[in-house]
Amino acid sequence: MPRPALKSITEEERISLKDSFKGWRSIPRFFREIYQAGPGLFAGNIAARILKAFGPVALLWVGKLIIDEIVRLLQEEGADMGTLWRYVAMELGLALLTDLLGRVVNLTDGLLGDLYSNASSERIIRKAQELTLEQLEDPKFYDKLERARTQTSSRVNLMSNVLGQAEALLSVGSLIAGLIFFEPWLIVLLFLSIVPSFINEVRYSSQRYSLARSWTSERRELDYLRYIGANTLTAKEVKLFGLTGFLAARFKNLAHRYYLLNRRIAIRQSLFGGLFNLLGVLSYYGAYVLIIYRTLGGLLTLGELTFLSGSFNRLQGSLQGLFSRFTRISESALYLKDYFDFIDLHIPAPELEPVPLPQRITRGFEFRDVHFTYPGSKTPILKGVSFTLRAGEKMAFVGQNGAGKTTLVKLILGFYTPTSGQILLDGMDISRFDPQAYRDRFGVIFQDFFRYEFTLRENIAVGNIDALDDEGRIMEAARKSLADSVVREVEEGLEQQLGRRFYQGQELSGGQWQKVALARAYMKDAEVMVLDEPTASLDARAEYEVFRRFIGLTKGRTSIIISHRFSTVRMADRILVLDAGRIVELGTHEELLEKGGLYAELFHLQAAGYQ
Ligand SMILES: Nc1ncnc2c1ncn2[C@@H]1O[C@H](COP(=O)(O)OP(=O)(O)OP(=O)(O)O)[C@@H](O)[C@H]1O
Repeated sequence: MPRPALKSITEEERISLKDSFKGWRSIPRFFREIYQAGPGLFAGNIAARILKAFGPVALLWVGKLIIDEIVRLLQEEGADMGTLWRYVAMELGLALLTDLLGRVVNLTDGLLGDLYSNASSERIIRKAQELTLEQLEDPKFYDKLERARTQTSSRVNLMSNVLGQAEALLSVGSLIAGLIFFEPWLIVLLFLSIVPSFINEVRYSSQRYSLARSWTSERRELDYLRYIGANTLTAKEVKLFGLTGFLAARFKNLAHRYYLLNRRIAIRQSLFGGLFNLLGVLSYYGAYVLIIYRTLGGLLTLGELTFLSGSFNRLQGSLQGLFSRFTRISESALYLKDYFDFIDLHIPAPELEPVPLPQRITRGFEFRDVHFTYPGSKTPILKGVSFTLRAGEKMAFVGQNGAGKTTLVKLILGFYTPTSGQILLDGMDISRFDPQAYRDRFGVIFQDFFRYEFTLRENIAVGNIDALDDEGRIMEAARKSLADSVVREVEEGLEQQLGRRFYQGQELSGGQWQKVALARAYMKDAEVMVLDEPTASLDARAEYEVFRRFIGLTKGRTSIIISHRFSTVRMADRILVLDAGRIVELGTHEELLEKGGLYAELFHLQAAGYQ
């Protein structure tokens, strides 16, 4: 699909100057979170910063005392030098203390940053888990998640910036007090030199944020291209199909367009920034001349001259730092708002109190005229599905690719709610049960199960993570799914790291992975078993064995099998044949063959293939 020539920030996405201050509202909550991450470190950091803030003015003041004392000594021959050395010792002490405090601040900043970044990343993982699949698949939610996730390091910088800002404010306050005491006019000059460049900074930083925000999904695409372009999982296909050029060009195109937009803002910011800075330099020299005149007129001592020019110079630097930090904070605080927006995302709570699940399933599941369209899509996938899956029954779902078999399973598991119609368990709408308690009753393996690059033990235990240390149960599940052979085949047994991403990891074959994933379904003593194409990668003997065991092990348990292999399907008590979202046949293998409909046709087609 051709892209628009150059996507700039739309009016709706543009963040105004006023908006850019909005992020500041999140700062108090941010600090509560940091405090919770490390109360002791936080208190230590604040205390060190408060002390350190008075360092510059104290040093300048002692400098003034030293110079005035030297002048006095030069004028009064033979005077006692004790005071001078006391001042020098004081300055040395102050310099050492300031250095020490600086180190304490850096150390506690770093440690607090680590703790906070860990805590906020964990919060994001937990929140993402609370979201429904519908929300996670919605690109808008996904963008929010992305912004919250990718800005972790910026939040850590924000922390030290805000703390540094508070310190700088104190420091600036103390320097200003000194200036006001001797020469109030200097303050006016000072602000004149700083304010224009401050406004410039705020303006451009909010523009940069707007741009980054309006490009969230493009940046997601860039990340994705980076991922498939350099990844062991995709390397085979990328090499085989010679995709490198295609991927690199696509990446370059998109990245370059972002670069151009960003460059435009950066150049303007730098141009205007330079101009306003010039104002600052001129005003410094204006102030310098003023102080020199006052000193020559005998209104100020030499010590006061160095104190004032030193204070002015320092203040200018500090104020500039204060203002530019202010814009940096405003910018990061807007990202912070994204993070809190994500953490506060509304998770639709059930309207009614959940009802308790039945102790044991007695009647089974019933679909009543279920229609379903995926959120954000217009194509109906299920079109009036009605059937009953009796308690203890083994049912197979059969149908061509895209017929809606997996969708049926996702609805039974409550991942999505039907667009219309009802799904009942023992006569109660499944939406009335607590979702987690309800799903705990299921042992499921999906066709697109995930290959966790964890140890073999963990890969099986994810089916019931509370039993991670229960070796007996894990091995039992492995035996049931034939994964015990995999445990024997790998060097480290259950402790073998799987996949190639981590050190000493071992990759498994497709069939081995499938056996491991299948073991997850056996980790619980689940009342309902759902196997969605659990044998697609298995060899014929393994497949036969998996099913023979499955049938034996699930005697009396309700189960659903999705498979394209009729040798498997025929073992089910009843077979549901789905065609383009409608049930076209439902019955036993023999009944359906006799009927001579779609099932019989597909069965004979496959049987012919084996002859
Ligand atoms: N998350 C989703 N969002 C939108 N559409 C989806 C989603 N998942 C599946 N679909 C669409 O729903 C239809 C049915 O998919 P489903 O996975 O249920 O088919 P299936 O019968 O299990 O197919 P297969 O035999 O290929 O596994 C397909 O057309 C698919 O494109």
